[in-house]
Amino acid sequence: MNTSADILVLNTGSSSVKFAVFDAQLHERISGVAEGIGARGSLRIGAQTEPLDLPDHDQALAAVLDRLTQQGAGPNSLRAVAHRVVHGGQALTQPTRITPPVRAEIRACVPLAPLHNPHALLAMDALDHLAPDLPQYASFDTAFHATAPEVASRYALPPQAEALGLRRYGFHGLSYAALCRRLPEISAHPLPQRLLALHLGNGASICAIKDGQSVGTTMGYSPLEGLTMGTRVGTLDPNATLRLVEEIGLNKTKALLNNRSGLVGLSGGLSDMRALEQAGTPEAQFAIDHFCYWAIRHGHSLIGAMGGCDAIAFTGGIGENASGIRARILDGFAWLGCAIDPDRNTQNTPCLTSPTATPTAWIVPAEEERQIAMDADTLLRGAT
Ligand SMILES: Nc1ncnc2c1ncn2[C@@H]1O[C@H](COP(=O)(O)OP(=O)(O)O)[C@@H](O)[C@H]1O
Ligand SMILES: CC(=O)OP(=O)(O)O
Ligand SMILES: [Mg+2]
Repeated sequence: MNTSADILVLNTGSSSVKFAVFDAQLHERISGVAEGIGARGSLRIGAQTEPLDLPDHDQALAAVLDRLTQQGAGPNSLRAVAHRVVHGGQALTQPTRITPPVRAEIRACVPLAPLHNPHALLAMDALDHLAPDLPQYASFDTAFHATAPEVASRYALPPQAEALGLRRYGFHGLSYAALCRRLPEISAHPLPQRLLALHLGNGASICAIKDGQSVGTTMGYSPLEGLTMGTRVGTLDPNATLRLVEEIGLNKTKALLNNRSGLVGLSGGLSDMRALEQAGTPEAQFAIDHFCYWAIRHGHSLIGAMGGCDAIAFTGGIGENASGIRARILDGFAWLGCAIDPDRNTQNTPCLTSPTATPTAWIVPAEEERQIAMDADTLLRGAT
């Protein structure tokens, strides 16, 4: 009989599989990431990184499970596996055990999150095959935004389009939920009433969080809308999309907007912020300018939705590490009184301003995996 208390969390992204194993007390035992899927990638587990050919998600997941098995955390020695699912649609707004109807709903949302949901389903199938009795759970990126007001969630479309599910769902909700949990611990103060949270990674979004709840966010029907991203276009006039479909067809338009736009499109091939900062070409500089400019513009729109701003928080790979990008974005909010402390910023200290400034600014490490483990643990406790 399997008596393990470990929960494996899989955060299957567009080009990476992040993973972590938590014990019964939810201490993180193992963590790592397989990244660069689709090319010559790498697999990091703990402090060790190995270069590895990762042609697709199937092989990336197989490599992850193989290394976990070597460390005594393979599929047959777990209490449960819990997945990040980016799109849960209107039906899936709470963490849940994965049953056949839940899986069907996640599958129905594939067209809405084509870079994410298919890979999460693939991981569920693989785990089912390897360990059929292992309970599987899902937490949804869309769930945090389910409380946003109707005026923020609806597009100005007639009812028949709304009936197709064309709504603003919003994403990165697991990251925002974790941020709401962590910021009071980091700042030693209650969660600010009006918080502008910026999740800046390969995918990027901003969320207006009022009294701990999402009241608006930049991503919409799919994770394509809003900010300029690593490979995604962000907000685009729908007539421009229609023109592209006429010119190059549906499939090429999808690939163009999801995989070949944003930073990679503007810079002539670089989606990674570190690489862009090092490139020093005018195209790379323009891509960075575009990223910061639109973060500032969208951020102000969300401050409008909250009626002001008490604090700004950065999370995600860029938000946590790229001090130059943070400085440029915060400069756009200087007129509000947000005075960045340059030394604190370059040292990546949690508080980026004086702690008594208004608004304050913070770095909060993204804890999507822990959030997912906590959700699964709560469901497991309820089940026993
Ligand atoms: N030290 C750094 N300076 C600048 N950018 C960084 C740094 N570390 C990570 N990044 C950037 O963070 C982004 C990846 O963020 P991450 O949150 O891991 O993405 P995702 O989860 O969407 O794959 C990349 O653009 C990467 O270059
Ligand atoms: C929803 C989304 O864009 O996720 P990621 O940033 O992991 O690509
Ligand atoms: Mg991410």
